[in-house]
Amino acid sequence: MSQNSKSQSGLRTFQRDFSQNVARTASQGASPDEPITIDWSPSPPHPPPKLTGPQLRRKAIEDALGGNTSAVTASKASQPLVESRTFNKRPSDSSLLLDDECSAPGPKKKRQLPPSWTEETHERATTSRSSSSTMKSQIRDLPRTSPTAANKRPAGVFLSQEQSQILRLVEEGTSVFYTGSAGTGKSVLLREIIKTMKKKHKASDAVAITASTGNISFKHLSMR
Ligand SMILES: Nc1ncnc2c1ncn2[C@@H]1O[C@H](COP(=O)(O)OP(=O)(O)OP(=O)(O)O)[C@@H](O)[C@H]1O
Repeated sequence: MSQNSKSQSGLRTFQRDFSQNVARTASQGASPDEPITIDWSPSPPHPPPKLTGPQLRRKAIEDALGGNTSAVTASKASQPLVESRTFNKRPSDSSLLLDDECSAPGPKKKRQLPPSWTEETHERATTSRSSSSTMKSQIRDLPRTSPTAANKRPAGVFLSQEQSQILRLVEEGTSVFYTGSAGTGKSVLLREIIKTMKKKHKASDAVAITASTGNISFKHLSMR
């Protein structure tokens, strides 16, 4: 029964020893009855050191080339990584630029003109530019005229073939009756007839205008 006091499942108890901070496991010879101490590091492990840009690149190259580059790396470690800039058109790190690249920019590029451009073309372009600006200034200097009575006058009447034919008949002394649809120029023709008759017969009462009402005959025909 003394053996039954031990754990039948094989589990053992252990006790942490924070004072010594020494690990002694069962595999290292600890007897099953002795308390087992476990290594308990008081602080987390240190993180790997952070590498800078060039160091990272060097490490990547070394990893890519395998372990044979240690000697080369050791010999080249002191040199800057300027060789890599030949493969890098736009270096992000200004330290990778050569001195001549960092110096002042080269001569300014001259403007490229088309091969057909000659001195004569230049003269013509300059002249046309100046003449157009002169014309603009002349237009700007023109006096701003207000509409006068002459400007307000309606454009002259040019009788159509039918209207001219009727007017000729009236001038010859023929009695005429003309009609037509609305807006075909009956009133215009009548005014032209009155004007022509008044010119032909100078006397003030030589021409009489009659209408259904005096208002129409005076206001709308003879007075215009
Ligand atoms: N020979 C012409 N030259 C220029 N404009 C014309 C001429 N004949 C007619 N018109 C124009 O046509 C329009 C109609 O003319 P007008 O008033 O004489 O027609 P109408 O036959 O008398 O019309 P309504 O029967 O409705 O009185 C007017 O604006 C007039 O100026």
